[in-house]
Parts: sequence; structure tokens; C-alpha cells
Amino acid sequence: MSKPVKAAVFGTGSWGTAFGMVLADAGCDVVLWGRRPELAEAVNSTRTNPDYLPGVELPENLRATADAAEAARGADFTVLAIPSQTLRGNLAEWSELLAPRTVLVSLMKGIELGSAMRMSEVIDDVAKVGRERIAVVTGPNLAREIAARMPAASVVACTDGDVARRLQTACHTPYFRPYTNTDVIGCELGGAVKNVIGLAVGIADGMGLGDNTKGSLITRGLAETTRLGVALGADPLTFSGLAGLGDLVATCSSPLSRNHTFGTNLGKGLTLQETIAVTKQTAEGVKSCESVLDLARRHDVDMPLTETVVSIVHEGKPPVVALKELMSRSAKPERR
Ligand SMILES: NC(=O)C1=CN([C@@H]2O[C@H](COP(=O)(O)OP(=O)(O)OC[C@H]3O[C@@H](n4cnc5c(N)ncnc54)[C@H](O)[C@@H]3O)[C@@H](O)[C@H]2O)C=CC1
Ligand SMILES: O=C(CO)COP(=O)(O)O
Repeated sequence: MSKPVKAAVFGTGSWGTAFGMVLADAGCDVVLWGRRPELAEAVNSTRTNPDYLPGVELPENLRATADAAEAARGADFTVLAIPSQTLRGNLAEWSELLAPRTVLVSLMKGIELGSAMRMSEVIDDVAKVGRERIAVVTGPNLAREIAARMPAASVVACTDGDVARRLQTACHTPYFRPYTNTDVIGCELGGAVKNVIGLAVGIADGMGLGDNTKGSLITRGLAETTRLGVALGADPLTFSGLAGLGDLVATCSSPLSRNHTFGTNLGKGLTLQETIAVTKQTAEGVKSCESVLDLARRHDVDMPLTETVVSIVHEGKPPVVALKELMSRSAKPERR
């Protein structure tokens, strides 16, 4: 009998824990790393993650530790599930600990502020393992639904198709169906920009606007995501797949989405500080809207919805004013 695949998951938040559960259900031996020893102990003693996924029973072949070296040891897959903006600093601390031929897997949906790098680029920059050993998991995967083992599809992207297929096997369960893709750029951009559009839709919902508004924001959001993707060398078809449209629809429809909820609070009239105060988990779009806009400007790509979200979230523009400006932009053909 062959040895079970070993996976280390860095990040005991909602998605790190839920994806760890998926890997364990698919037969991997899983070790979760978390910053707080008391949370690691609670995971091991209660078989739940009381802080992030209360009430969800975790499999026996998943355990937690606060010792990064212990988690990393011998891992075939080293999964990173921490906030995008802390990745560089965290990974710099872990680089020396990584198992020799491990594949680094990003679950993160953000763009780094300042460098405007995608998460796989940051990983390569810090860990220097080569693009063919870096994979991305993305798609319509709200952590709480996956933790309840509700059916979902996902995308496993890597420039090396064999690596993508290995990871696909490692996380394939009766309720989690991963598809492979070699378009890492498109898959990562789909995941990062949908959070920004999720904020926009949330703001509209909070303002009491309707489903026509939502449909328009989703569709035009996808159009500007695709424009940026094409400028960066992505395959435009990726954006009509799970990493693009699929995730956009899930995020923009669900009260479970932190980005959507964050936007809803802003749309209801809460200030940024009030909204941050009631947000318990990572809402990546709040910071990444600025880095996505930075990336777009570097490539001379027009992203009016992203620009509008930045103006509301970071420049204090009232949503009604921002919406009026958006609607009064010059008339254009649908496709350029
Ligand atoms: N929750 C979800 O439904 C999904 C989340 N994602 C992405 O996964 C990534 C992680 O998100 P979640 O697990 O949901 O976030 P979360 O907020 O639930 O958990 C974040 C984790 O990172 C840790 N953390 C925070 N700051 C840290 C630091 N400075 N150093 C080390 N660890 C730190 C926290 O302690 C926690 O364990 C994000 O990029 C998110 O966009 C992707 C798909 C689904
Ligand atoms: O990425 C997600 C679902 O695919 C989770 O969305 P939020 O980060 O907005 O909760």
C-alpha cells in the first residue's frame, strides 16, 4: 500500500481549516499550523475549530500545531491560507522549513499592495521554488458551505499540468470536485478581482438597490476582470469558468461572503472604521481593490468598478455620489 499524501496547511482560519478537512476527507494526512497554541490544542482536543468553524466536526487524520517546523516536515503539499498582505513576511519565516520537493499551494485571493504581485508571484519571489512547484486553488468555495460538505466545484491551477493533476487527486472528494487549469494568471486574477466586485454588489445591496443592478455589476465586473487578465496574458476563457464567473456569482449572491457583507455594511451607511470593527475575518477586497487598481494602471487598463470601490472604501466618497458618477460615464459599445 502506498503512503498517504502529507499536507501541511498554514492558516487555521475558515478556509485553511475547511480545505484541510477536504484534504483529510480525500485521504491525506493533514497538519494545520496556527499562530495560537491554544487554538491548535482546541482543534486537537475537541476535533473542531471553535473560533472559525464552530460546530463542524473535523476528521481524525487532521491535527493542528503551532510549531511551523513540525507542520512543514515531509509535506508533499504546503498549503498557504493566510491573509494576502501578510504572506510575504510569513513565508520568509517558513522558507527554511519547507520540505525539499514540496508543492506550494495558494488558497489566497488577493494582490499584494505596493508590488501589485499575484500570490503565486509573491511565493516564487520569497521561496524561489520555481513556478512549476506553485499551485493555486480557487473557485466558488465559501468555506462554511464546504465545511458542511455541500457540493462544489473548484479549480486547481499550475503551469505544470502533472502537478495540478496530483493536487486534484489529493483534494477530490464526493462533495469537492476540482478541475485542473494551467492558466494560473487568469485563475488568480479571477479570485482577487471578484472580491472587489463582491464589495460593489454588497454596497448596492446595502443601498437597497435591485437585482438588475446586481446583474449589471456582475457582468460589467467580469468584463473589467477579463480586460485586466488579457492585458496580463491570461486566457479570456478562464473568466467564464469557475475561477471567474463561478466565484463571482457565489460571492455576489451570498451573505456568507465577507467581502459582500463588508460592502453591504458600507452601503447601509456605516463608516469604514465601523465596518472594520464589525468584520471578524479577512475581507481581501478591502486592501486588494487598491492593488488591483494599481495593477490596472500599470497596464493601462480601464477598471471603472474597481475605481469606484476604491473611491468609496478608501477616499470616503458617499456611495450615492459614486454611483451617480459611474452611471454618467460616457456611453460605450458593450465590447471594445
Ligand atoms: N473563507 C472563505 O470562504 C474563502 C477564503 N479564501 C481566501 O483564503 C485566504 C484566507 O482566508 P480565510 O481563511 O477565510 O481567513 P480567516 O480570516 O478566516 O483566517 C485567516 C487566518 O490567517 C491567520 N493570520 C492572520 N494574520 C496573520 C499573520 N499576520 N500571520 C500569520 N497568520 C495570520 C489568522 O489567525 C487565521 O488563522 C484569503 O485570501 C481568502 O480570500 C478563499 C476561498 C474561500
Ligand atoms: O472566496 C470566497 C468564496 O469563493 C470567499 O469569499 P469571501 O472572502 O468574500 O468570504
